[in-house]
Amino acid sequence: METRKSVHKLAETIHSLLGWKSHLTSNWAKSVCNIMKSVPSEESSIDFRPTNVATKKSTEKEDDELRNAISKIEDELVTLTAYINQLNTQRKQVLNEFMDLRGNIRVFCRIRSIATGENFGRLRPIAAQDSSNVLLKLAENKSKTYSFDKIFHPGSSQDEVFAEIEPVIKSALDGYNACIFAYGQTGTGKSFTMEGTPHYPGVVPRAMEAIFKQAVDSNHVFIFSFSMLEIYLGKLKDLLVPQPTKAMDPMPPCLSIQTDPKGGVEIDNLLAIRVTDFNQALRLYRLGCRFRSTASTNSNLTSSRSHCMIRLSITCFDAPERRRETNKIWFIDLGGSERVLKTKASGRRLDEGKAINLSLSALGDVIHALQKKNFHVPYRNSKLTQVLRDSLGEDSKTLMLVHVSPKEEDLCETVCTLNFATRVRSIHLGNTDTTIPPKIQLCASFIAYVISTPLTLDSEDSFFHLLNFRNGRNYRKNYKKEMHERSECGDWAPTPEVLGGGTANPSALGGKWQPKLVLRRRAVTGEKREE
Ligand SMILES: Nc1ncnc2c1ncn2[C@@H]1O[C@H](COP(=O)(O)OP(=O)(O)OP(=O)(O)O)[C@@H](O)[C@H]1O
Repeated sequence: METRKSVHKLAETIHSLLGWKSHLTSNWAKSVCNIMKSVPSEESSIDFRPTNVATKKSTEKEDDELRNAISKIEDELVTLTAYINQLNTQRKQVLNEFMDLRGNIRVFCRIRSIATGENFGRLRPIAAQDSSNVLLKLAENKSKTYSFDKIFHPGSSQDEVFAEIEPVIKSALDGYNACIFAYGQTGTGKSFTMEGTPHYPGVVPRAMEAIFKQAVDSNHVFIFSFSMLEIYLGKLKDLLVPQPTKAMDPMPPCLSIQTDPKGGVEIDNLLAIRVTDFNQALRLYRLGCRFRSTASTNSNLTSSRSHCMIRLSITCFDAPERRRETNKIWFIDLGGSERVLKTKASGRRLDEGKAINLSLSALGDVIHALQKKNFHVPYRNSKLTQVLRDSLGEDSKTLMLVHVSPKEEDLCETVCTLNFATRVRSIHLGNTDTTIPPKIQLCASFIAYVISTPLTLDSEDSFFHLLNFRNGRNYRKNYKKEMHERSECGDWAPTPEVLGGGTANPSALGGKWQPKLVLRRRAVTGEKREE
């Protein structure tokens, strides 16, 4: 009651004190008092109680009770934190077992949408049969079904694409190396999927946002560093370092790929900028995108002429349950495969196309070797595969977003892309039987190689490579013949399609038309065919 009285008198006191200021009315003083009354902490923080012995004792008792309650809550908090950590560990195990069951390399296929007003020529019916099968009509009475982990039909939104990618993001926070890349013919929407537009952000900005959000929500402290580079004409270029524009400008230091004894890859001189939140990472990403090598081609007005690679390194010291202390996630917008005959590129554009096709072909070779669990994996054949060495092997999660065009005139490239992707999808890394000693494994692979030499895909590819060296001059003729036969017999695919290379690379082009070998290849990749 005393408190209430003194608060009510306060209005008069303030008014009398400031009475000479005529504009400060009693209403003003009342409203000040009302504000003070409505702040409970203010009132409760003032101790108006008389200090006699009885109340002092009861205060001590109350304090003891409060202390007990606090320590009880603290104990409960410790138990709950331990329980959350245990649940988190279980969640990570379940997620990674689930990812392993699905395969460490997952392949999605996105069919490019047709924008309104866009001249798309004749459309070849390529249709998503269901969520994991796509049907490609090769000729009037020929069609073929390709299976993937997920199909995104032309109407699929960026949200839908990202929803399928999220488990990989979680694995990256759990300490696994991860690699998400967009593959496909030029102009099929790889950059749209990865980078997106301001209205439809792509995988990279969404993934970075999710990573930072999940890191904040977790109980751990993470350290992130951001890097961005491109592989242009077979050379690495740091996209966060300004490139010289005048002859007198200093040259940025050369980037070189180093591999440590454990197989971890590091790029010397690559700028790795520490970022603490999503906005910082996004700003760096936008900056890097501005320095990308793009040019207008017959197929795409803003064609990427390089492979663009974004790396987010993640370090966490206080989480022993993580796979490793420092891991990385790569986002890669691969340069588009292209047929030089079709794009009619020349000069620099031709060189760029060749370089892109060569490295895509090398990527195909690496994936082929991994698929076959070959002792030797030809990582060193391109800068792209050297950089990705530790993100394509065991213990890493790889996600390939394959892009195809619904255009009639792109049918050949669509078949190439789908065959390449089917081949990639048949890999399941990390299943090597580790109970077998490595020497026996090596012997076994060697014996298997010798026995199967006349029949395996390895020998078949070498055979084609040999043929190509011999038939170098004839490759265009062969290619044209293949294309003609392909349209006639729809369901046969030439070697370069399986390799994923384009016409700019004679060694990856494939040689003669070999239906038997191609059919056997199909049997290995397990594609379904429909007559
Ligand atoms: N799903 C889509 N929805 C809307 N527009 C799209 C879609 N996919 C691609 N596009 C548009 O098509 C054009 C070409 O796409 P983009 O540049 O992403 O192709 P790309 O595969 O990266 O080509 P390149 O390999 O030559 O760089 C862009 O204008 C892009 O906005």
